[in-house]
Amino acid sequence: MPTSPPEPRAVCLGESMIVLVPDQVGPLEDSAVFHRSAGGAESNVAGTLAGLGIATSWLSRLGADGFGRYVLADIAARGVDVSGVELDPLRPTGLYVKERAAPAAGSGLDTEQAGESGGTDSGGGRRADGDGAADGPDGVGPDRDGPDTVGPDGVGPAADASAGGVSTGDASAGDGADGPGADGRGANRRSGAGQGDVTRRRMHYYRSGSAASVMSPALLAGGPQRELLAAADLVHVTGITAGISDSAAELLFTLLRQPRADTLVSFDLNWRPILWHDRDPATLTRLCALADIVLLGSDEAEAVLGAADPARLREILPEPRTLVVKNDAHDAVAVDRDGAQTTVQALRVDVVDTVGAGDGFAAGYLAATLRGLPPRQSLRLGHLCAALALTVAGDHGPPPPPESVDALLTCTDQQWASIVVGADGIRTSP
Ligand SMILES: Nc1ncnc2c1ncn2[C@@H]1O[C@H](COP(=O)(O)OP(=O)(O)O)[C@@H](O)[C@H]1O
Ligand SMILES: O=C(O)C(=O)C[C@H](O)[C@H](O)COP(=O)(O)O
Repeated sequence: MPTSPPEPRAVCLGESMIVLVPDQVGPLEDSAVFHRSAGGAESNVAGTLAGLGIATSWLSRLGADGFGRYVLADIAARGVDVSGVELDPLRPTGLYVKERAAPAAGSGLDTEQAGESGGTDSGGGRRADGDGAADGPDGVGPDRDGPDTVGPDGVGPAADASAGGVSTGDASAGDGADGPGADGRGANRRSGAGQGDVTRRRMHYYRSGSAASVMSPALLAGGPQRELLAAADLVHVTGITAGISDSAAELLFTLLRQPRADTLVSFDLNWRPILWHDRDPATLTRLCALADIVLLGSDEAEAVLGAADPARLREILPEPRTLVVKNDAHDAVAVDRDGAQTTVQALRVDVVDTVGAGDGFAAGYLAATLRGLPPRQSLRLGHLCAALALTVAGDHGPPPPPESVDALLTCTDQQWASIVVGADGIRTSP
């Protein structure tokens, strides 16, 4: 009897936080009721990989507090194995708050990420607007000082893992009037179909001193973690981990330098400027060079690597097997070692919230790659999962309907271009 090949296994490693979203649009000081959820780049990827049927574990640290237990349960409920997560009795679970502002009148754009600058540790480089002191709650977590302030240039203080306090990196969605910022993302980056009325979100982060910020190479030596990593076909990490503390950066270097036979290592640049203002972003370039698959936006590539063009990026990063560059027009370009490029345009989407789109893309692309699908189909599954993440207010979307996936990955380019993804499902429109 023929045996089928073993199912691929993935491990994602990085910090996840509690997310608080006010139930109304307006400044935080007027917001009395918040809804909680769980968010974090790597666990977003883990959950979507699991939803796509890939056996996935998430490795991290959380506070042994109510928020930590909630985050753990939420990620486990998505089908992710959490046996490699450590609970810290002393340090809290990190958190971030999504402040909701009214849509920019007449912009016709998703302005959530418009006008980004340096000084953010938020998803996708949302702008730090310098009001962190006013917005942060006092005393987050046990024995916490109040949040650190974010300076007038929008660059907050160090996210210092050794500090007792939980700092806030205040990272705004911007209002479109801010213009392109230091990370080079343009104001119309998110323009696309059906995006006229997107609520803007400003992100406030309280994560330094968190349980995850003290991640170090020791995490890799733990029994469960060692076994999970040894069995993995894919290990996924991001630049956020390198920015949260020196010990977490050391963990990434240790992990990515370990000899690996068939295990793929993917690295999503996830440039969060506020985490880097007193660190050398060259660290990120060195980590990219150690990965097999590097996922990056052209704007963040420009900010960190000094180039946005896929061919030029290939010259700067000759080592990885594949670079996947997502550009401002929402195309994704996979570049192999020989410089051969495959480009796939994004789907049209009724965007609700942009946070988590990059993670959705990463999960879809990586799941397809793990299953041995060709680059064009892998990029399509990336776009599909990104589109689904864009249609929900939370940081991760529903898994794609399994019965439609094959058809979506193999349809003609013309059919692909006619697909629209909304909260009500996937439809075609001429
Ligand atoms: N406006 C949009 N319309 C359609 N797809 C989009 C749009 N914005 C983002 N996407 C999808 O999300 C993917 C990731 O976008 P990216 O800007 O890299 O996200 P992030 O900033 O969250 O990392 C894109 O490759 C695309 O598939
Ligand atoms: O900023 C962080 O540290 C987080 O992990 C919070 C968010 O869940 C991700 O940032 C979403 O990332 P994108 O998919 O790039 O929008």
